[in-house]
Amino acid sequence: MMEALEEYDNDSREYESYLEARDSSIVLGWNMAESKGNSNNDHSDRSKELDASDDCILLPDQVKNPPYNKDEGINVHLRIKKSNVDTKLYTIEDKILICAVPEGSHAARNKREGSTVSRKFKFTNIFDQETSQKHIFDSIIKAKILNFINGNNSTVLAYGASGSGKTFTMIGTEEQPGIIPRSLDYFFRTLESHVNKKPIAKPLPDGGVQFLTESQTAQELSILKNILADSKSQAEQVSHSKTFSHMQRRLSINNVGTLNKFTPILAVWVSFAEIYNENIYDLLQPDPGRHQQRPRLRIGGLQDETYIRGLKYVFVQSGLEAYRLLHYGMHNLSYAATAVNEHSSRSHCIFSIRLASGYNQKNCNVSIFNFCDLAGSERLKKTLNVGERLRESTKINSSLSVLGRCISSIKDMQQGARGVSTAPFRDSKLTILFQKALQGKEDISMIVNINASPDMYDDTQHVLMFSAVAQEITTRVEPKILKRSRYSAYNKNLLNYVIEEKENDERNEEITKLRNEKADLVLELTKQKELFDKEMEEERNYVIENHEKRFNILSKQVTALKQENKQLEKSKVLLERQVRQLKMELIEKEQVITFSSNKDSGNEGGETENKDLEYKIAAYQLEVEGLKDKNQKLKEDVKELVAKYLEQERIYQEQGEEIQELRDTLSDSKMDFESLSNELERHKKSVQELTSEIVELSDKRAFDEQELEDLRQQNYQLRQEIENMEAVNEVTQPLGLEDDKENAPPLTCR
Ligand SMILES: Nc1ncnc2c1ncn2[C@@H]1O[C@H](COP(=O)(O)OP(=O)(O)OP(=O)(O)O)[C@@H](O)[C@H]1O
Repeated sequence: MMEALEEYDNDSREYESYLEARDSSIVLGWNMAESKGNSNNDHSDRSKELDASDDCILLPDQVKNPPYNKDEGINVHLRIKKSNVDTKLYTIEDKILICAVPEGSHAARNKREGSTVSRKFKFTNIFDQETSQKHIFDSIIKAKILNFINGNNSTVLAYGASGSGKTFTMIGTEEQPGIIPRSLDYFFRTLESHVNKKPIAKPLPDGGVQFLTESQTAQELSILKNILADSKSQAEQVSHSKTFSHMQRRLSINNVGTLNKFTPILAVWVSFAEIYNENIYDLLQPDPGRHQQRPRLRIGGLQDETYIRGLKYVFVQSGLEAYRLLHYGMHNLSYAATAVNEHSSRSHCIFSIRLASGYNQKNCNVSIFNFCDLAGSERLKKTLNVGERLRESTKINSSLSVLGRCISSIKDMQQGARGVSTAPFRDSKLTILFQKALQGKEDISMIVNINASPDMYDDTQHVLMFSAVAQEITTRVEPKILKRSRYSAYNKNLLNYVIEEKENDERNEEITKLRNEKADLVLELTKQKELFDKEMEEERNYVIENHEKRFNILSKQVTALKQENKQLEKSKVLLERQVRQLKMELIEKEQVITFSSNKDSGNEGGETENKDLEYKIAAYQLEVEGLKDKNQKLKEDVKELVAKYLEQERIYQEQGEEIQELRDTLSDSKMDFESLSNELERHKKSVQELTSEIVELSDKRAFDEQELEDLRQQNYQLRQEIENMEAVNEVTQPLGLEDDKENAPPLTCR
């Protein structure tokens, strides 16, 4: 909380502090070859190192020296979302999160009665609910920005369940900007006015740099101009400018790095890509308009680098321009409301800053900083998603599960687990793009966001388990090579005997290797299939059960309404009958009155009688008035009843429509299930194909073995024959039949 307050109180000290803020202890040089510490290095240490080098010159091969330690794990930071729910489930002890297991959660199902269970997770850092955006930026990102300026690549991933605060951490709000706007501000303030105002040098996907001609420069500038002009509305543009300059004023109190040397080339480019349903889109590409499909981009690869083919890199010369591009791209992002977040991002989005820096074409380096806001991992049951949302969730979960499997395989390989030789990077676009970083060859950090609310407990556990594996990966460790099987060792001995067997051995070795690989594959496929089957079955049952329940409730409501309507109909008929009767009575009474008054007028003499009649008439008139009132009231009652009846009719009709809608979603879900079953069928087929391939290989091997055996036999027989001949030779030698021809006495004839 202190941190947050600090941030707002700074407004009053805006300008005067800007120059003072430059922290002289953060001195950056271009020569990072000697830099050893990790990304969280103490700044004063770095300053000492750099002071020692007299001439700080940028050399592309030197700047590519990563700033992290050899055996350091991936940095996994935990951030707990701020919330009003007071939960005692989580306790923080330094860098360890202790989770109690609540009753009713998944985890509690297996615990013994009366026992208390807790789980512990270790992180690089834990940021509690009160942690400010500033603190997150200062602790995790600041040093990375400096390393980025020094030519090193960095990737920051935000991971977590839906609604756990990933986008808040990455982008934030106008009042509480997240790490991307803060990085833009910090980065441009560090580079000061030295950043190029014209796009002289443009990064290429392979890590090289293209020097632009005058016309290309003009073209690049017009791309930026067009995008900014295309921004949604003038008012919005003004609002972004205001927000950014407001943020800049507020942040100007904070320290920035000082460069002791600026190179003439300092060109900054940004890109913004989205992976939605396993398709890649360019968020800086103007909207193609309604009913038009956005162009899908493919992944390309050059040597060790993977990149998105055709992704726009847009030249920027200020933090504000980059910030406006960020908002432009966010407009094109795929959002939707789910049961757990009403503004949930349905895709992984990657905002990247590229810096081309150096002196000339030969001496120029490109560094990239990727900010990746991953789509929320979500349990399908909780989101109650159906149709399109369900399809999205399945894709999101599947790419996150590939990420999880890659991380787990890398960890296993690094720890020398048996039978793990590869990671399934190629199974999702996300993991292909970040393969190099995930293998620990580049700096990568993860900010894991969790929601401490008890009803998110199971999702949170899922996320924590994932991060626990990621935490174990060490950077810069090469994967182990698989040991040879015993079978191939046996073959190696045979090589000494028969020369022809060499080829067979190699083939056998190849077969064994293939067989092992196939066996692994089949095992993996079977495991995946079982998992997939189980999950699908569970989801299907849940969706169907849920819909059936809802269906039954609605049907009961409809039946009750129908009955009520029948009752109302009956009452209506009854009331109408009463009204009719009353009308009849009224007519009768009126007739009596008319008759009486006629009689009165014909009998003027009888005064007493008249008086009686007058009383009677008055009484009748009163009665008639009463009846009229009653009649009026009944009419109103009937009107009310009819209105009620019509209302019930309307509700009934609405219920009917809802039931129809539910039937439609049910059939949608069935279709989804069918398509998943088809996919499963395809998997089964590929397993069958693999099995028959294995059978074929085994047959071939049996055939080869037979051939080998024949050769051995032949060899044996040949040896036997040679030995026999040698034996014959030995027997014949003393007689001087062959070798002693020269010394033998001449043959004489008798
Ligand atoms: N630390 C925080 N302090 C205040 N509000 C927060 C915090 N973290 C998240 N929120 C708020 O919670 C809501 C959900 O957060 P956010 O959209 O960032 O989640 P998300 O993880 O990106 O979700 P999804 O994966 O569904 O897109 C937002 O309204 C956000 O402003």
